[in-house]
Amino acid sequence: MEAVGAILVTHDALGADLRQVLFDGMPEFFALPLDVKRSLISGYINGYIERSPSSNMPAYESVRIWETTDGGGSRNLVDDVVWPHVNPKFWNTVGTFAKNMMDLERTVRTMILEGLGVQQEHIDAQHESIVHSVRQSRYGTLPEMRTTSLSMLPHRDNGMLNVVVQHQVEGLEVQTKDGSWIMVPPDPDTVAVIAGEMLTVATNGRVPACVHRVRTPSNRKRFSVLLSSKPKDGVTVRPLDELVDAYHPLQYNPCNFSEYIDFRYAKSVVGGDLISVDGTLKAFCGKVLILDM
Ligand SMILES: O=C(O)CCC(=O)C(=O)O
Ligand SMILES: [Fe+2]
Repeated sequence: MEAVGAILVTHDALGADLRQVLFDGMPEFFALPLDVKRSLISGYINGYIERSPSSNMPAYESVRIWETTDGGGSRNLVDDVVWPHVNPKFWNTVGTFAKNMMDLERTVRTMILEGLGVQQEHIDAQHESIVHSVRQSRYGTLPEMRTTSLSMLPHRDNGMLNVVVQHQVEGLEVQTKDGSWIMVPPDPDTVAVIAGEMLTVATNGRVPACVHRVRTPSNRKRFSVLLSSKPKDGVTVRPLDELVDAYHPLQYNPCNFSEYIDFRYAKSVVGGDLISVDGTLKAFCGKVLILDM
């Protein structure tokens, strides 16, 4: 985690049956008419990103679902109004997936912070300040992608952690310190855990936000599901006390997450989501270190 900001976790939280229902249901969701999917931008579900031919992710579409992580209150809305013929097993599966992955996310984040020497009460306080969401993505194929196979450009995630589940088709790659790329295999019992920029702030730079991208050399259609943890609206993230001392001077000023998101979006928007620019976080809340000469 401290080297590249990512780890591969072998875990049975997503059993074979759950995985099958989850990934069987996704093509059906993305096959819905565009106006239906667009309607998911408002209301209880937010965050449908449609395919945007002029962007640099022309074959990517995605939907973020919040309510599965706080009790599933709007599933009726989806079943009755938006997606009446859906296999009901699907939404239950998304709910179970969210719960299992939230537990896993919390365990991994706790282990990272404990490993760095953060006290339990500060870890508990961080849990209280976090929200989770599920993002389902579809990566289509286009003839021109045969040459690059790059379906999501290198970027850093903005939140705390992203738990990424791939299914059968490869794609996720993480960058090492020397700039080379490691392919994360889509093995059934594994999930990739990717650190985002708010974890970098909280750990005073000890955990770097992982630079990653999606590249599918086999040029097959690909689906993935992410469980994301982010600070709640209005929360200000600051380096944890235990991680600031004479050897580790303060690297970041307090960072209001919502203001940081506005800052990032204002700089660069691609297909409704931001491709992080190197240095964006430092520009927003990085501390200028004054060296004694
Ligand atoms: O689909 C994946 O494997 C990763 C997607 C990703 O990095 C993102 O949505 O931020
Ligand atoms: Fe990402």
